[in-house]
Amino acid sequence: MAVVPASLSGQDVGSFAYLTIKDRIPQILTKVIDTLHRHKSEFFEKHGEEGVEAEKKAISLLSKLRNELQTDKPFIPLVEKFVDTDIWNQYLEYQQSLLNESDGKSRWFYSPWLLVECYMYRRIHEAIIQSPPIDYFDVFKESKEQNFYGSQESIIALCTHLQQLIRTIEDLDENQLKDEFFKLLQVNISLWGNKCDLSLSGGESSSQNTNVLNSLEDLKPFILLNDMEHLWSLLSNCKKTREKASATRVYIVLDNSGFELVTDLILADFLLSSELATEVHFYGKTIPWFVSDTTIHDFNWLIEQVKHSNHKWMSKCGADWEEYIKMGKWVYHNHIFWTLPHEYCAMPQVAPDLYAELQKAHLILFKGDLNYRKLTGDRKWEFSVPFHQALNGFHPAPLCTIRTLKAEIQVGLQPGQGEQLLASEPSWWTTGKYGIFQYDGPL
Ligand SMILES: O=P(O)(O)OC[C@H]1O[C@](O)(CO)[C@@H](O)[C@@H]1O
Ligand SMILES: [Mn+2]
Repeated sequence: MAVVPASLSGQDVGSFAYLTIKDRIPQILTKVIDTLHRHKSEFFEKHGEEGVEAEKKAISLLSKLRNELQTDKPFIPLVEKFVDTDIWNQYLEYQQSLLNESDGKSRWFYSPWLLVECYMYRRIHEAIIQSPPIDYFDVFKESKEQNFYGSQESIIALCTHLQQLIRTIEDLDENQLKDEFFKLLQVNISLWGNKCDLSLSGGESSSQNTNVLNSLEDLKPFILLNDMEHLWSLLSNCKKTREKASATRVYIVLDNSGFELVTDLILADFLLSSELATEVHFYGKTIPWFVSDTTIHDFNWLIEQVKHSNHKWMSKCGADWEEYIKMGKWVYHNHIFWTLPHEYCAMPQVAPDLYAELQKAHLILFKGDLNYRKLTGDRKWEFSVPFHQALNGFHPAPLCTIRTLKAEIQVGLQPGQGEQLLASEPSWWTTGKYGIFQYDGPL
């Protein structure tokens, strides 16, 4: 096995990982408890006393969790039977065995940061599924919906832009089509779309209210790595060489719901309308995750909302999107692997079926910061290590990560570039100010 650097961890006092575990995660847990409190009467109306009892139970489990975190207690195994319980517990044991070799402290501040955060969201889910009849409740649903409602102006602007574009798309020459592709990619880049990560803002609203299309030029200097040209060559080549009945499949590993998901769907629509792709496959999360991540409910809910908008072009988008789903041109997939704590290089062993599915893609787009952390194992790589190397054997198909930097990890930079940024702006890689399109695959 290749030698890989150590994991980011809360052991490094003052690091972003440390601050997240110390401040942000407890804050998120408090918000979750508060959300349950606020829904008490709703639970009563729906389920009577039983609903209120369930709410109390969930709250006590979550309070216990917050206490374990704040007093840095050892991780405990999951108890409630769910599809991934055994895999989780095996992984916790494995991490414990690694730590035993060093100082034996398998706790919140000593374990890999990626594990700590994933564990917390998985335990939130456990508290909910242990509390029937409210075991269906998504504690983050409200904030995801607010993000969508708060971004209406931008959504209308994007839908209008897309519908006008589709109307003239056949008259565009190669260069114009490429420009449009780049424009929508940039809208989609985490820089704008991904500002909707509600786990960074502690669940506070971070909706988009301006026409993002107007600010693209101003934001260009903040794209540190820009492999958009490779994406264009790859897809335009597929389009040119594609036989009549054959397919070009683009997979999007989704991140946040709300405005960011709209930008993903706009891009996915453009890919079909421009014939750069013939199928788009979406991968979401099976359980509520990192506050704002997309589940199948969010995906369906959002398309329904777009379809029922009073705005002509917005509702046209919604109707088209529903049609794509009916026709099988858009396919949504669930897989439990996306909410496991494993780095993606473990996918061939842990989820070989998923890896085999991904191998069928012509291009995979990984959205957001958490996907980047899992692609690179959330490790302390040197800035100039090639992306291919940091992927550590994870090469199912050509892939591109679209992300704003919100964690102390970045590879594939020019020698000295990362160090220079660090010297002039110590928090350059955690504020979401910079973004990347980083490609790995044949050139
Ligand atoms: O929604 P994204 O872009 O995947 O971000 C997830 C966020 O959660 C974190 O993991 C920290 O809580 C950050 O790395 C990042 O800000
Ligand atoms: Mn997210």
